[in-house]
Amino acid sequence: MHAETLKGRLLFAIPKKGRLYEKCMTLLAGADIQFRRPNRLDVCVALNHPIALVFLPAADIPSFVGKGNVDLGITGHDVILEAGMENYVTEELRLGFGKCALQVQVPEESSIKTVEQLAGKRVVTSFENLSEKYFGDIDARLGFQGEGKTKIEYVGGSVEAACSLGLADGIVDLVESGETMRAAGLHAISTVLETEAVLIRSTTIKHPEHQSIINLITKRIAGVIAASKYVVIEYNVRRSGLEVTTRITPGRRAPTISALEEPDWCAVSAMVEKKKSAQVMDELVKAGAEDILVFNLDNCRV
Ligand SMILES: Nc1ncnc2c1ncn2[C@@H]1O[C@H](COP(=O)(O)OP(=O)(O)OP(=O)(O)O)[C@@H](O)[C@H]1O
Ligand SMILES: O=P(O)(O)OC[C@H]1O[C@H](OP(=O)(O)OP(=O)(O)O)[C@H](O)[C@@H]1O
Repeated sequence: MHAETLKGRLLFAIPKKGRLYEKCMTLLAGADIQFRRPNRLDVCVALNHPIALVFLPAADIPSFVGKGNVDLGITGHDVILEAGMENYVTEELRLGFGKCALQVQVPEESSIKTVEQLAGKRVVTSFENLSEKYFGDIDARLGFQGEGKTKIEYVGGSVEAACSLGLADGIVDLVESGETMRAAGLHAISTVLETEAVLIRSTTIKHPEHQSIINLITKRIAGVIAASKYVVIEYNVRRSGLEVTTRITPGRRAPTISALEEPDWCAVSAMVEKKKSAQVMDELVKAGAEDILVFNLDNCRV
């Protein structure tokens, strides 16, 4: 790709593979950022916006954005902290996926039950900096110095194998369902941090001319995220029951209430958090609502 082709375009970094990739593709489609990525190329231009997409390892995205080499990016909150880029990037939006926790883990049969007992021993991780800081604080609290300090060793992957290979007394790694951890015979003894995917931009504005497209993309992505979190509930209810049911479905601003041909009845429509929709339906039935319908949202601006 010629530098000339990228001139004037906002550069938007997307994880090139791994856990965040598929969800990012869905987000880009929802935000109507169209592109064709030629086989194996890591940079491609959007067809309908002055944007170029840059496909990078998730862990490299914080420093690319923080240093202003790309303007916008999607990556994990965890790797921003690991890269020490929290003061150089602004987290515009939490994206609601890529949720997991960075946890300290030890073999289930180990006599080590607390991080204080693990301190001073060998810890293997891909999150070297966060682990150094975490155990650095514990070492300092326990007065461990020099050779007595926790020994943190970096590995690029398959961290959970380190204990069974005899390389470590404990590990620091990401846990979502806990399946990987349990399969390796490990259990968590503490949480270093909770993380999820975030949309980030450079804190220092290098290209002021990109602000309006950054704002547009941020609003579009926020709309897609909100749409995935909400459903629309519609139902009919007697006017006498309206006060109770609108308390159950207050909507984001206010419910929409329409008259029906039957004078006693009205129709109500309101946005409801998806995870609460079954409970809301139960409560509506109890309050006398009928013909309750739930609709998924493709997209929205709220
Ligand atoms: N099990 C998980 N569940 C949810 N989110 C995760 C999980 N594992 C990682 N993540 C998030 O995704 C980010 C990228 O992790 P991932 O393991 O996909 O990276 P990768 O090393 O680039 O990909 P790969 O594992 O294919 O080499 C992490 O920094 C974290 O924010
Ligand atoms: O709690 P779980 O749901 O099992 O998820 C945790 C696993 O997911 C991540 O790795 P991933 O599978 O992305 O592969 P990687 O080891 O190649 O990074 C992470 O490093 C853990 O190993």
